[in-house]
Amino acid sequence: MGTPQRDVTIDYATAQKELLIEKHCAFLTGYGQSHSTYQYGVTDYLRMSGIYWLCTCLDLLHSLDKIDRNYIVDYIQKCHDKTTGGYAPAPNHDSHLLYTLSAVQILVQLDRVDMIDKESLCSYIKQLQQEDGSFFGDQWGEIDTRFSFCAIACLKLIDSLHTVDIDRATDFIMSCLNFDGGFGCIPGAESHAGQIYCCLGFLSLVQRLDRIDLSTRNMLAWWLCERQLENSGGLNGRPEKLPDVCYSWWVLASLKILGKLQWINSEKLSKFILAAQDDETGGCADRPGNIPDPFHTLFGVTGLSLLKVFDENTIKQVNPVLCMPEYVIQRRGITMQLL
Ligand SMILES: CN(C(=O)[C@H](Cc1cnc[nH]1)NC(=O)OCc1ccccc1)[C@@H](Cc1ccccc1)C(=O)N[C@@H](Cc1ccc(O)cc1)C(=O)NO
Ligand SMILES: [Zn+2]
Repeated sequence: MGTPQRDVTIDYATAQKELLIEKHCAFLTGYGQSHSTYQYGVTDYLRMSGIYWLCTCLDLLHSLDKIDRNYIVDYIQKCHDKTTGGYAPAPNHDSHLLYTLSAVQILVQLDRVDMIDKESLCSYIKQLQQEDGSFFGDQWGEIDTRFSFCAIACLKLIDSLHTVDIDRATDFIMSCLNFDGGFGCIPGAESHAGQIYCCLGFLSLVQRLDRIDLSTRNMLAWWLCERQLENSGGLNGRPEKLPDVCYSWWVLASLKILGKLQWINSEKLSKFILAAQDDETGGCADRPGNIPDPFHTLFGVTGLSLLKVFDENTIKQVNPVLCMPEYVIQRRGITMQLL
């Protein structure tokens, strides 16, 4: 008997089965307006990411016309830290790689790459790289494979990969591959679906997925498929964790990069995602019955996009590595490696 699986029981007879597109669009466009509400204030520290989740999700649902592009571009400019060249999550906050990537993702999606000061952005990212090839998230010095992914994704979006030492950066990522079948945030850390996504996404963008040998690829894919739970059909991020809609993205996108998406039971997973929708307010929660938020709404929609359970006129195709609409990646002529 393996480790006990914790799961949620869902009454699929009464669960939501339709994709509530109009309600999700209202939820997302409305979320930004409620400046006064408490949750708007506490999420100041990740507001730039919130705008990226909102824009990407609306675009995938054919509703990008519902946002005020000039307001967003103006907000991004206010978050640009001219002294570092990076972007902060909100005005007067410190710049950080996480929000710099979100800002660049939004500007590329809105086709406003002209707003990006490439030279200062490249120098910001370059000075965050360490001797061992890893990247700091900001000047305070936290190291994590998340930041390697953010750095390379930013540079790829502005066609400036040559800015950093790719060989050392790749060696660091490979040093985070561990023996329980996955990647950790730093050498020796335990596996986590989000970390696996960052490492596979990194290798895909630098076109070095062949650094992972065949048996390791199968071990990774097997570990990822083990994330699907028997009863709910949902995916968790680590063994013994509850299923969570956002892992539909981190796990599925990783399997798509490995060319093993078909190993997941997509019918059971799509039912789990649709059941997590809130049919009153719109939006998706992390699991059925919980409060929806823009983060889980995006990753529910991107999960459904990868599963191809709806046609492209309903949900646009999403790029599994950069988590942006595929048409935006094509427009920029960005290429990456998929197995
Ligand atoms: C900071 N963050 C997270 O840590 C979420 C929290 C969570 C959501 N559901 C379960 N836990 N976790 C998360 O994004 O995990 C995916 C991941 C982990 C490690 C590496 C890469 C991806 C979420 C925000 C959030 C906080 C709390 C509740 C919902 C959303 C987040 O900003 N994720 C970032 C990626 C990230 C992930 C982890 C971080 O410590 C920081 C950033 C993102 O997707 N940007 O586009
Ligand atoms: Zn989640």
